[in-house]
Amino acid sequence: MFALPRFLRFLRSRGSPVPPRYFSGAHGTPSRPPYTKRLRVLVDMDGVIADFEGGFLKKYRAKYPNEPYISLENRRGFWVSNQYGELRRDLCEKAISIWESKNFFIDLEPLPGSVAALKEMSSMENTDVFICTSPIKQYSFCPFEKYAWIEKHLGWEFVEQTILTRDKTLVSGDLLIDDKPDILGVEPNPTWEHVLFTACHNKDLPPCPSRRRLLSWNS
Ligand SMILES: Cc1cn([C@H]2C[C@H](O)[C@@H](COP(=O)(O)O)O2)c(=O)[nH]c1=O
Ligand SMILES: [Mg+2]
Repeated sequence: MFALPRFLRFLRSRGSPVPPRYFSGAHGTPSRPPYTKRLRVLVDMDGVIADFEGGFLKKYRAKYPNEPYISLENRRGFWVSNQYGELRRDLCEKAISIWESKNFFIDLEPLPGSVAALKEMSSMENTDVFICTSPIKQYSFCPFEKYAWIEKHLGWEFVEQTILTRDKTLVSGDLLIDDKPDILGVEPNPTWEHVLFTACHNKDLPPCPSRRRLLSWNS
């Protein structure tokens, strides 16, 4: 595990320029001499910069005050819907109804330190930061609200840096910071290295020597 100051040093070390080489333009002329290798960091949204779990629990308890719930301390496994379904079968649908509702995604709070960390990373030399997030399939509100959240908390410049995809393996990058332990898709060998962001649902997973963990944006 490593925390933000060490993580930013790690980014800097990965982002150091490689020996200059020339980049060929449309007519065979160098278009960006000298070309420098840039570090591309993909940052997940739910559970990494936006507090999906906290926002879910607050709205679930407000909508279903008499139903059982799972505290953040007792959350296990990536899928909230699965754990609620195991608690009682009909609670799976009730959980899903929360994030399918209008204003769920726009109302999420930023996770502590996330906004400052993204701005700091994107101001670093030779570093490009993209938000890489999966919208839900019920698309009435989620995609719009994700863009609106990014503009509200990070500014219009970050909207340009946003990738909405249901398959992150198809996106190329050097690092993907994501709270989901298994990121699978049609590409068996994604270009990025997955850095697991610690969340309530993955905090008890045993350490995996081949995978780095980021503890939080603040510590
Ligand atoms: C926990 C949980 C999440 N989802 C949805 C909500 C988000 O749109 C994505 C997660 O996106 P990320 O880019 O991987 O953070 O999944 C869901 O449908 N069911 C769940 O239980
Ligand atoms: Mg996530």
